[in-house]
Amino acid sequence: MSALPTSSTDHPPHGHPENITTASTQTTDKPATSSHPPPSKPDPTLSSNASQRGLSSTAAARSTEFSSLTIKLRQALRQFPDFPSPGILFEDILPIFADPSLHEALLRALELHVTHAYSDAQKPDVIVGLEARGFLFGPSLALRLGASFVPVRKKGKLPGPCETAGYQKEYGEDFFQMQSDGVKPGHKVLVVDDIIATGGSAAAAGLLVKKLGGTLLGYIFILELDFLKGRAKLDAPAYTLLSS
Ligand SMILES: O=P(O)(O)OC[C@H]1O[C@H](OP(=O)(O)OP(=O)(O)O)[C@H](O)[C@@H]1O
Ligand SMILES: Nc1ncnc2[nH]cnc12
Repeated sequence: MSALPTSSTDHPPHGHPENITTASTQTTDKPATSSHPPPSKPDPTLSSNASQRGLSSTAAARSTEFSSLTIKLRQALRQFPDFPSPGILFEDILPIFADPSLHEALLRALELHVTHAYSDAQKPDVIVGLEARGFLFGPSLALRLGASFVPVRKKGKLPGPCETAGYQKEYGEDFFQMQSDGVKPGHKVLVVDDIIATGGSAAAAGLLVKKLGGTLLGYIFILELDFLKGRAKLDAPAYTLLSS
């Protein structure tokens, strides 16, 4: 995947993270599908000099629009020291959703990224969002992309047969679940969340998608805490909209 002017990076496939454990309420596990190569098209939203590199005026306009959206979004972020526990600098994305113009900017920027980075053949069938902050924009993004939205929820919230994965995150540990019929075998899936810190949450979500037989195209985050190197836990390409 070519990079946007942020911290988008691709990864070679990795094995399952050691701190992820899974359990199933079903009797059979589907084999995990391997991760997929990054989208092949160059990203016109990246660009120090889009027109000089021979990109079309449409691509240059997309690049300009994208840069302007991300600058605006970055300015809206807030930090809270020592929340939810001492030593944690909490990154608060909620101001984006408090302002309709920022909310629109977020969805437009994500839409620009996905529609450019994934060709029609690679287009996601399903957006999987992580509870709770992945629910703030996952469904709207799915609607814009003509994709389904499927939630990953904390354990005990979803009815019916579920797959379960335990994980550790920056400030605690938990269990995620997905309904067993939430993703159909072969469906192309993008996992979205507000932030990647240690990567435990995202890795557990990716594992669930693969247990259901989904093809994990990659991950999209608004923010990334680079110093925690969470993306090393992921076995599909990860893209971050705003640098931390
Ligand atoms: O990369 P990690 O170390 O796993 O941390 C990232 C996760 O932590 C936060 O969720 P949290 O579990 O606090 O839940 P919330 O969205 O329900 O507040 C955040 O929304 C991510 O999902
Ligand atoms: N530092 C942080 N700020 C906001 N959400 C988080 N989730 C995990 N770490 C976080």
